[in-house]
Amino acid sequence: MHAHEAGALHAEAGHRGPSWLRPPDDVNALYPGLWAQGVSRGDDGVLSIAGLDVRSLAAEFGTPLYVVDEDDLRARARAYRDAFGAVLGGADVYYAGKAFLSVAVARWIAEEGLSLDVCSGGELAVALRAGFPAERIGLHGNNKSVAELERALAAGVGRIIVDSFDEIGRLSQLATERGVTARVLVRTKVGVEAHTHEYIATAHEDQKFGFSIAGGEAAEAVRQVLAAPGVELLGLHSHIGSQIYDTAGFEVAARRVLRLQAEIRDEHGVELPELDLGGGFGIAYTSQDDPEPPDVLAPGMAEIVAHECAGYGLAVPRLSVEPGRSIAGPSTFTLYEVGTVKSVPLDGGASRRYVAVDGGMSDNIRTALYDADYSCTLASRSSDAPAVLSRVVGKHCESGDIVVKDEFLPGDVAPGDLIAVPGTGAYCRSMANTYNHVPRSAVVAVRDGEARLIMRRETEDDLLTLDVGWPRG
Ligand SMILES: Cc1ncc(COP(=O)(O)O)c(C=O)c1O
Ligand SMILES: N[C@@H](CCCC[NH3+])C(=O)O
Repeated sequence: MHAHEAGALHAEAGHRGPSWLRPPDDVNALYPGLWAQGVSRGDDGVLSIAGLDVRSLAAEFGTPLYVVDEDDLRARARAYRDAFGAVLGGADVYYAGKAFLSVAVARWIAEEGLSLDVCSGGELAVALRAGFPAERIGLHGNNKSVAELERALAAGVGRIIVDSFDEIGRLSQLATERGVTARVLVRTKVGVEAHTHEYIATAHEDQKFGFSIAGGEAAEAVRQVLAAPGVELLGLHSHIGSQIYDTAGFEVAARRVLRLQAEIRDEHGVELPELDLGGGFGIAYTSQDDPEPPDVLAPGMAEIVAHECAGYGLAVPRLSVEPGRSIAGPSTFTLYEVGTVKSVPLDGGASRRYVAVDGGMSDNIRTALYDADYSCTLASRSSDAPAVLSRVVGKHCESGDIVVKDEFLPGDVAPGDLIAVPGTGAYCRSMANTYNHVPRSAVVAVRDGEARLIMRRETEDDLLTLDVGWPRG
């Protein structure tokens, strides 16, 4: 595990890494905040999940393999539902399916009593295939197609979060043609610089999502929705970004959105009944991360909302939030097999150990895309060998194909060993790709000593089916 200590000097001669990275006391120990509840290392040194040995999982399902602890994911979903359900007379939790959605996951989320946020026709199709109650689905997207809007209206989704003037007109027309009323939220842009990677921040002015509050577009969108036939305005929406630890951003967002809510009341004489403050709650990827649990987040957000509403003399709207990563992320680890190990000489006599595994940026693009940090452990055995600073890389034809930038692994890690990377339940399978024609990995759900395949491994035949060849003559 990582043992990052601010200010501590890198202790091992001959290896290079950030100065705060020092060898752990026990390279086999599992840092508890990073792993799903059912994961442990047995007396034989082997990692197991809900009673199943990772070697048997690898033998049965192959690697790379996403291994979901079903009880863990369900427990996180329930924790959000209960914590938010207990504030402001009952706030709603929409699981953000973009983090990871499959028919099985949609069923778990429905069974645990949450609602669902989808952001494309494809995600909506998975939800409907799972039999997810349409009235508990919210549809997002900055460029929803006519087909997507039609499908949402036909299914009777509970809310559509409108994101552009074009969409307001389009939706109004489609709903009117069908003789239905679309219930909408207006996605606002609150002008917050959230403390996260630029590519996953969504509330600063210069990005594509939402209507600016400061620029007056949000107020204009509300005017248009209130005036348009076939649409009913439920409330305002704000999502400031993803992987955020600092609750200050949510506070600023709530203040700005509720100020707009008060202005809407003053201008139109309506008090909007709902308010969605989005998702974005951060999770731990390394031992340095210290996220807030939902039973701290929920009362904190409720207090801000109640305080602002009191200040404006507004009735408290029904609050909703949209966590994705913080429900799915920690429930899953990815299991890889080591294929090659290389020691690469660096300047000044130092070296870096490259441990190459059988996946990479096709199953987890977050390191390459956001410079994300991950950690990992040797999973198929424990080891007494001294810890060596290592870089876990994939098999793709790209030098940025890094899975874990810096981690201490036992010095005897060798081909055939299994490595597990925790925190890969969100934005890994859902962002998987087939670069280099590497088929996408399977997802297996483990519960009570039983493993069930919930998404099968893609095959080369699957990939070749899409290739229609070169028709002659
Ligand atoms: C509108 C919206 N809601 C919810 C989420 C989920 O975010 P997270 O997975 O960080 O909780 C996202 C993704 O960033 C989003 O764009
Ligand atoms: N895909 C991003 C977060 C989601 C952004 C969606 N608005 C990540 O992996 O962190």
